[in-house]
Amino acid sequence: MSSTVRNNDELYNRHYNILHTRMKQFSKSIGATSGEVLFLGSFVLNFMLGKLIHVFSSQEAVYNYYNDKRNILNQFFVKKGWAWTTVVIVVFYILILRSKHPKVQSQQEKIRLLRNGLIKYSIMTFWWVLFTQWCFGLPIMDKVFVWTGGKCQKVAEKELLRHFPGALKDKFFSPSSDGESFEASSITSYTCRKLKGAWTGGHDPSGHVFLLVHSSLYLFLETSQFWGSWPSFFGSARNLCGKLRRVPADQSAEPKSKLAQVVDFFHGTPHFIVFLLLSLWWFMLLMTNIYFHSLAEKLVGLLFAYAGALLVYYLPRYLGSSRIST
Ligand SMILES: CCCCC/C=C\C/C=C\C/C=C\C/C=C\CCCC(=O)SCCNC(=O)CCNC(=O)[C@H](O)C(C)(C)COP(=O)(O)O
Ligand SMILES: Nc1ncnc2c1ncn2[C@@H]1O[C@H](COP(=O)(O)O)[C@@H](OP(=O)(O)O)[C@H]1O
Repeated sequence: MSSTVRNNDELYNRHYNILHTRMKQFSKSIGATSGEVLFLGSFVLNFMLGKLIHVFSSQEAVYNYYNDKRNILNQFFVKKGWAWTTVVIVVFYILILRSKHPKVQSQQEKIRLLRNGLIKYSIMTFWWVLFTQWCFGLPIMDKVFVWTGGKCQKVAEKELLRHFPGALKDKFFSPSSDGESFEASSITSYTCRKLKGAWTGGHDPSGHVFLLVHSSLYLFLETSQFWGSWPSFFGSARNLCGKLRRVPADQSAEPKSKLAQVVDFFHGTPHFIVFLLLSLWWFMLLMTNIYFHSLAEKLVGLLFAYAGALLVYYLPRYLGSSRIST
């Protein structure tokens, strides 16, 4: 080996060790594993990547199918994002309980797992509700918007009368200064959209960033306790592809149907379904980061999403509580 290559190797190893040690120190100081730090950091990376693509790509690359709000991934998946996250976590738990995982063998362990899972799911759902749906009135994201001067403007009288008949109209709306439309500062962004109004004038935290990061953190932190390793994960996936392509040698024997093989695969690799949804969420987050909202509005969505995970997963670790940690 030449001395230049050896020197490069040594330099590489030294830098790798420094990085590794720093990472471990940082993880330890915040009570997270290295994998968790990487996962949490991946959303900041997504954020920066989105900005770089927005700034450096051509117009055709930036404005395409995915910046259309009506695209199927947005309407069918993200807009029902918490429902999909719920379905995936329920399927994951069913698969784990049926897979005889070493961590859940006895009846007691199963009950404990379900009880802790339900508590964490309820708190995470409540946090999602507070931020995006309802928080003793407007949800937090709409409260922030109104508190910073935002309003639902340019609502046509025709639309208003269709949705707010009689006295309700006067309770929530007042005529705009242009005299041609109405405005309100105590209705939700959802209602404003239904009235075809303009949601403008305030700081509007991104609900998409919040939902996608919140759901991803929940799925990751909830399922990582059962994670094996990347080689076994990819090994199982390769194995399934091989089996699906192979023609059985003994044609007379009853072959296992392809569907049965896929079902077997999901039983043996319950993380696969989580992996699929996490990949979709990461991709959709990148689309949001490229096309929508200001940097500050996306940052606020991100911080509120981190706050939920900190409260449910890291605070108990920090306090040394074993009540809801598994
Ligand atoms: C042991 C652990 C178990 C955990 C599960 C426990 C109980 C679940 C019980 C039964 C589940 C059985 C089946 C699951 C099927 C459905 C239940 C889903 C429950 C829901 O989540 S209903 C709500 C669905 N709604 C959404 O997901 C809406 C998401 N969208 C938004 O929040 C917003 O549109 C937005 C933030 C993305 C964007 O805001 P706007 O820009 O549109 O204003
Ligand atoms: N990844 C994505 N793909 C398509 N549309 C997106 C998107 N991220 C955000 N949007 C759209 O951008 C708007 C602002 O999103 P949010 O405030 O939730 O971050 C929303 O429009 P609509 O409210 O008109 O549906 C939403 O549908």
